[in-house]
Parts: sequence; C-alpha cells; structure tokens
Amino acid sequence: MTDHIRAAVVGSTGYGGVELIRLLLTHPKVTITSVISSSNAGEPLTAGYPHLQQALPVETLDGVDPAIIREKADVVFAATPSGVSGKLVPQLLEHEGLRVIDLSGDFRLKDRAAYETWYKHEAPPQASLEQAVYGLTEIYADQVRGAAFVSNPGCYPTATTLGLIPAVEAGAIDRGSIIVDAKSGVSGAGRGLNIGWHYAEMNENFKAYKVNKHQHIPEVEMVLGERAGEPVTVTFTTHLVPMTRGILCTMYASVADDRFLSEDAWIEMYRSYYKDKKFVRIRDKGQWPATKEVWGSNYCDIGFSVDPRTRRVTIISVIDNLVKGASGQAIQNLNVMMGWEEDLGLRLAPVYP
Ligand SMILES: NC(=O)C1=CN([C@@H]2O[C@H](COP(=O)(O)OP(=O)(O)OC[C@H]3O[C@@H](n4cnc5c(N)ncnc54)[C@H](OP(=O)(O)O)[C@@H]3O)[C@@H](O)[C@H]2O)C=CC1
Ligand SMILES: CC(=O)N[C@@H](CCC(=O)OP(=O)(O)O)C(=O)O
Repeated sequence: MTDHIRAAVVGSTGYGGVELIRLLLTHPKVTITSVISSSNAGEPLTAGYPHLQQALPVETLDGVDPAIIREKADVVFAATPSGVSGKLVPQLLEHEGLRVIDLSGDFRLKDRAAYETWYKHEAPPQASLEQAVYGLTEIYADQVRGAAFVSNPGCYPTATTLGLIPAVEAGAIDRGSIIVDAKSGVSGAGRGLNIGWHYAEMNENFKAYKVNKHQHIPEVEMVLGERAGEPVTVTFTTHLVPMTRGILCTMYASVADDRFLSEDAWIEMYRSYYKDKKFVRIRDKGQWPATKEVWGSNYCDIGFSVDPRTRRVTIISVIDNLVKGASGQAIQNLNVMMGWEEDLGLRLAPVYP
C-alpha cells in the first residue's frame, strides 16, 4: 500500500479548490506539490486567501503539458468548472499511474445525450465517461477502491441521495411521489462574481432558481434509479439562502408500507443501513438537523418526521456543500482509492456556533 502521495489541485483559487487545500494541509499521507488555476500565475496562494498563509505559488495551466503535472503529482484534484474538467481530465488520464478526482459535473452522467440536455454543452469523450467511478463513497466504496478516476458527486445530489437511498431500496416510499426542496448557501455558486448573488441581492432574500431545470436532477434520478432497480423521478427545487455554507434538503414522499408510519421505524432502518458509515449521522426522534451542525465537517446528518394523517414522510438532510458536498468527499474518495482509513484528514467536529 502506498504510504504517501503528492497531490496537485487544479482550480486552486476557487472555493472548492481552496477548501481542498485547507483539508489536505492536515492530511498525514498527502503533500501538496502543485496548485494550478487559469490566472494568478506566480502569485502565492496567500494573495487571494490569506487565511492559509501558504507559500505555495499558483501555476497556470495555460500551455502546461499534463506530463509536467504528472512529474510532480500522483493524484490530481480537478476543482474546475464544468466544461473545463471535461477537456482536462481525459488528457491527465493518458498519463500512466496518475489518479484523478474530478469535482465537476462532467463525468457523473454516463449518458452523453442527457449530459448535453442538462449541461447545455458537449459531453466529454465516451471512453472517459466509462472510466469514471461515481464517488458517493458510502454507497460505491467497492468501485472506488483501487480506481484510477473518480467523479465526485454534486453537492445537492450528495445530501439528497444519502437521504433517500435507504427508503427507495426498502420500498418504504412510493418512488413516484418524491419532492425535494433544497436550499444552499451562496458559496455553492463558487467565487466568481454574479449579479444574482452579490450582497444586496442576497442579504434578507431567499429565492428559488433553476426550477425543474437544475443539472443535478438527472444525477439524483440516475443514483436513485440504480439503487431502486427501476426508474425514479423527482420534483427538485433549489433555493439560495443568505448564508455562506450549507445545504439543507427537505424531502417529502408518500409512505408505501404501513411498517414505516412511525419515526422509530425510519430511524431504525437508516441506522441499520448506515451502521458502518462514519460520516452519516441519524438523529434521534424529534431532532431535525440544521446546517450549522455540520459546518466545516464531512458529516451528512439526517432526521425524520412521519405524518400518519397524510401518510407522508419528511426527511431532512444537511451537509456542508464545500466539505461533504465537494472537497471532503473528494478526500474520502482518495482515502478509499488508496486503501487508507476512510476518515484520514477528515476527523473534524463541526464548527459551532
Ligand atoms: N462550490 C461548491 O459548493 C461546489 C462546487 N462543485 C464543483 O466544483 C468545481 C469548482 O467549483 P468552485 O470552486 O465553487 O468554483 P470557483 O468558480 O470558485 O473556482 C473555479 C476554479 O477553476 C479555475 N479555472 C477556471 N477555468 C479554468 C481553466 N480553464 N483552467 C484551469 N483552471 C480554471 C479558476 O481559476 P481562475 O480563478 O484563475 O480562473 C478557479 O480556481 C465546479 O465544477 C463546481 O461545479 C461541486 C460541488 C460543490
Ligand atoms: C448555490 C449554487 O449556485 N449552486 C450550484 C451548484 C453547483 C455545483 O456544485 O455544480 P456541479 O455539482 O454541477 O459541479 C448550482 O446550483 O448550480
């Protein structure tokens, strides 16, 4: 088993990349050897992110032969936008022995036509789509172990699918009745400026966006359908909340089996399903998780309420979008790929308040 590896982070000046760097700096088996972005070449990372106080100079990808990246790194984290990853990753994968973990949406959907419908640009080559292992670690660790290329799940799909998979697998809910009401902090949109989320637009505001059009809908349906063994559709509405980090998904479905008309039954089912999973915490009866209770950590917390009057269950799941929704899950995948303990570098209690 390899005991120590060198890592490059591409997209190092974005929120996902910089959170990866923060976490990797404490990882006992990883040394960061390259931080790469499309601009800021030659500047220390500290110029944009003084909280890190790292002398690492930012390199630019322009004109850099992926062979040079390979010389300096054993694993590359691509924290780059959709479309950029789709072109970069296939070039990286040509280099023998280089492992890649991509944080974008480019390699999650196996169906190129579906990708082009939802992402509105050309899909990556079929061969690299087939090579990508979908890294929802709690569910697909067997495929992730030893993989060369992992596609990290989206932030909303992580919170949604971890909250629904045990229910769809058990047939506890009517699979056609699922409604997901999802809310995200603004860091989910990245560091780039946009009129829709500057301070005056977001402060004291709460808004829905991409209603029935969000690119994470096919990803959620792909995972739930695969686990259910039959197609699953969801109504999925995303909202922006005036906070920095966190995703909270409130999920509603009709209970399909009378054994699941009590909270105790849900808690028992989920605790049993996730019993060996370090990063999923099932709340006690009457406790619904809040985003701050997982802030800065790799946890996904889940709570339940069942209404016998309407025969509907309400499932509430929370994650930190930048950790379990992106960089923390990427490190969890690296640990599993390498055969290391799954929580290396991730033994973080949430920051509170
Ligand atoms: N933010 C989140 O909560 C989550 C994000 N993701 C995904 O992770 C990826 C990164 O997101 P996030 O960090 O939020 O985005 P940001 O917009 O904050 O950062 C994007 C990064 O990519 C770099 N970049 C852009 N174009 C290129 C290029 N052509 N070559 C090299 N680097 C480039 C940027 O560098 P520069 O500034 O120099 O151009 C920047 O470092 C995206 O695919 C996103 O969808 C996934 C889950 C959650
Ligand atoms: C708040 C916010 O804008 N969030 C982004 C999530 C982006 C993201 O994580 O994109 P991928 O998972 O597709 O890479 C969005 O809703 O599009």
